[in-house]
Amino acid sequence: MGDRGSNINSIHRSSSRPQLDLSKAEIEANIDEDKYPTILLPNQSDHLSHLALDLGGSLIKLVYFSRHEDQSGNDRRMRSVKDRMGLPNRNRRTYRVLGGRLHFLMFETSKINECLDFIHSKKLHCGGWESHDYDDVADRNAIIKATGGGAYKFADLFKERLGVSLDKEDEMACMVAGANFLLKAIRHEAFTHMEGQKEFLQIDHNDLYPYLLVNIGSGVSIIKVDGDGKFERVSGTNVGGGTYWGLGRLLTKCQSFDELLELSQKGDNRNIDMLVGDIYGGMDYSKIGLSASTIASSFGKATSEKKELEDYRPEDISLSLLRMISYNIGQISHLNAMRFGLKRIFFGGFFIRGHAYTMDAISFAVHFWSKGAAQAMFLRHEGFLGALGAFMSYEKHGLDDLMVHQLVERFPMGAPYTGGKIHGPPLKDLDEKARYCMFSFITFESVFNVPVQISWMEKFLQMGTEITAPVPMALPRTTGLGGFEVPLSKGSTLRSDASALNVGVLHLVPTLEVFPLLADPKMYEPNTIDISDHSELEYWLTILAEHLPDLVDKAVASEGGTDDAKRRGDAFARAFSAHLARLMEEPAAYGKLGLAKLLEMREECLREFHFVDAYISIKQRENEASLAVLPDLLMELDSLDEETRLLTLIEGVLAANIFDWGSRACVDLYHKGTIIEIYRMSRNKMQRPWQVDDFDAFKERMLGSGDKKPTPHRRALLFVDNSGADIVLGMLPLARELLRRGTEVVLVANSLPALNDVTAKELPDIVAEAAKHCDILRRAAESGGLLVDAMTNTLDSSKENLSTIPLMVVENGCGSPCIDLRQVSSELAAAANDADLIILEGMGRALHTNLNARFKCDTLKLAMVKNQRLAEILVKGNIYDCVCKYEPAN
Ligand SMILES: CC(C)(COP(=O)(O)O)[C@@H](O)C(=O)NCCC(=O)O
Ligand SMILES: [Mn+2]
Repeated sequence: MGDRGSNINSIHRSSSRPQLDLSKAEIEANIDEDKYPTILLPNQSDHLSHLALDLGGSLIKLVYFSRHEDQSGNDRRMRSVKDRMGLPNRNRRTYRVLGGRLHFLMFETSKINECLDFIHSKKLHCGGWESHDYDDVADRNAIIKATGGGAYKFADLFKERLGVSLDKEDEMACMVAGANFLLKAIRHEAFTHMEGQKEFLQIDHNDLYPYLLVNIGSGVSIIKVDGDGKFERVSGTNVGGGTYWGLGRLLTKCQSFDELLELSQKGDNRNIDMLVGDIYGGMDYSKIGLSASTIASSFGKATSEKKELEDYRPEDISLSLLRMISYNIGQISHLNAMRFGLKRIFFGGFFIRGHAYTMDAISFAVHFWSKGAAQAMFLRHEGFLGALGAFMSYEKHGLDDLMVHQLVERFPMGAPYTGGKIHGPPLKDLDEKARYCMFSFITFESVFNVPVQISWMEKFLQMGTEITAPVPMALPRTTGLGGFEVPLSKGSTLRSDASALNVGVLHLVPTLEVFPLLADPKMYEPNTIDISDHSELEYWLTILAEHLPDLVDKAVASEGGTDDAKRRGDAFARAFSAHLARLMEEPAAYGKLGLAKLLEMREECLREFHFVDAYISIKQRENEASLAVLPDLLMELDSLDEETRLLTLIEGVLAANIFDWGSRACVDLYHKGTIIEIYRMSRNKMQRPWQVDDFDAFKERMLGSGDKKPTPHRRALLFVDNSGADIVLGMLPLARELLRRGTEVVLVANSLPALNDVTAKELPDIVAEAAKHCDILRRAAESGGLLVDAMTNTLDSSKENLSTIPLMVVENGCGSPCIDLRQVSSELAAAANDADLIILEGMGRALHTNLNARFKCDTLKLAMVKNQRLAEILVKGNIYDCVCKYEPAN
């Protein structure tokens, strides 16, 4: 840690808050860190965080930056790989590593003291220092950027309570800066909302301006935005959110804006609005295109009936008001868009606050008046435009330069249950839970009474009897709910946590890059299955819910089954099932939802409950069993001719992909059958033709046809999947074959654990073990820098015959069973530059994601489909069918 005292001094001298000093900034490529950001700011002091506020009439919006912790590790083998890739190692430097997160929070203005307490507790007013010896009085000159009327109104209060001055920023300029940043930096920030359906849009950054920004606060501002800092308030209306709330309060006696909005959901405006049909005797006025249900006059019925206010339902009044105001705003906005020839209208401001009816009403009006030519668009972070803009007004924050692929939004997955701590209900039957029931496996001997010649596979099966044991019985369990719980965040009161506001924490990860070998990054969609369809979503949410008890058992066991682990396991299960329930109700709660994101959320949630690697022991056991039989397999392979060998290798990859602890069917298999049966079934399934079978084309590219010998690939990227048989008996032998043919091999593995996937950190040890038995692997691993400790007792003695074809390992930048190739590690991006063959393996990487992805080079996608529904949808086949999809470079 740096010298805290000197930082305080520097702040004293600067007479302002500390700012990010980006001078001499360099991107750090650090494989030892987790996926978190890594910009080196050599000139930046250690402790820094920015806070900016939008102090509105009813809500205080707060955006603050927190620094990532420095997690430099020390893996010599990975370093030398980076050297080979031409990536500098900076671990030895003494610079601090800076990365960060942007947090979004809201408080009710009436509860400003809660906001001040929060800022104080996090020490955001003095740079986020959580030091015990920090002297509160020390930073009397600190300044916080603020916008909104409260920047004036509460200036004295901030000075008094926190000793800081509020630096007032123009509200409109902030709003525009916030909107520009969001639209450029966040994928799927904008969405349309029609008849309850959200549709996320990707706005082309190069085609963003000009646009119309309509901010609906108490009043309405209509702003034409032409670029960064280039805008003009072209119109507005005094009929806005304040009108709705003011009139609504008088007419309905509601106590809050949210109560009024809530009320509107149960309303029927026909009781109070005069419709076209009321005037035309129930008929449409079709000549001018007005249907009978069109509102001819808001509140019009109230003029002709002998009713008093009490005779109208408050619900109807609220809805009628809401429609009146929303339609009016929609219409005026549309007219202004027409006036300037603008095609896009974005709506924001506190009036909207994600309220479906409001958005539908505005969308309807824009659609109606533009005859479908224009669409109203909304922003996920619409409540934070001003606060973000104020944040942007700090000099040298560096955010302007961030690109879409460098921002990762994460939702605090423990939020519904944590609030800082894990609150789980008391666990019952702890002892019972700990008592794992062993399943009896049929042993090798009982199947092969008279073992004649033991093949590598039989040996593996024998070793493997221990792979799946101990497996807990399906009953009894105390953790894992296996169903949907009603999320706690539901309710009619104003939610003050960011996750309930449908915005997560923005992680700034400057090292992430778009995978350079994507044929068309703009058209790339990682998810194969579209889960926006309700029944599809329900299916996958149910799958995840049902998998939960087993996952919790594994997670708890991975931490030694301690009481603490059990409590965390229980809390995790509750939190995650609450998220599933929320998604069931509100699929867009966390932005655009895809299967890849869903599977990643589960891993994130586990990590939040401090389960570092739930399948660690299973992975280790499977690795050991597989490594023990690897030499025999290699020998068997070496005895085959080239063509049979290639086929056997591909079969091996596909068959071993069955050891997947994320598939319900596979886990059930491990419970019900013996590993012998499982593996045998898997090998038997290898009869060609596979459901998708491009093997012949791949073989031709590899081996040629007739006398034509093709040039070997220069470098192959092997996106590996699971530990155990999958990597050791499937992908490593395939890698070895490529090496043998003169192709450099880069094993691309996860940065963080996910299910039983092998990680980049684990791979060098596995390769080193495998290399003990194999010359080709050893030389390649040595050449790739994977073997740092000289291996003395290896098989090879012919030093003069050293190969220089390297085998390397790089991390992919993710911690999920799937891979979104728009956000990969810089190491992977660097390795990709010389690659001319990609092999994507496993269901997550080659089916759920990337099945339809096109690449600039030859690509082989290999996976076993371990889900019946997916098999039917994707390959018109059945569970355990295989995919071998080869796509040559164009
Ligand atoms: C999580 C997985 C993508 C992992 O598969 P892998 O990539 O290891 O082949 C897969 O197990 C899966 O889609 N499971 C959920 C579906 C099911 O349980 O049927
Ligand atoms: Mn996997």
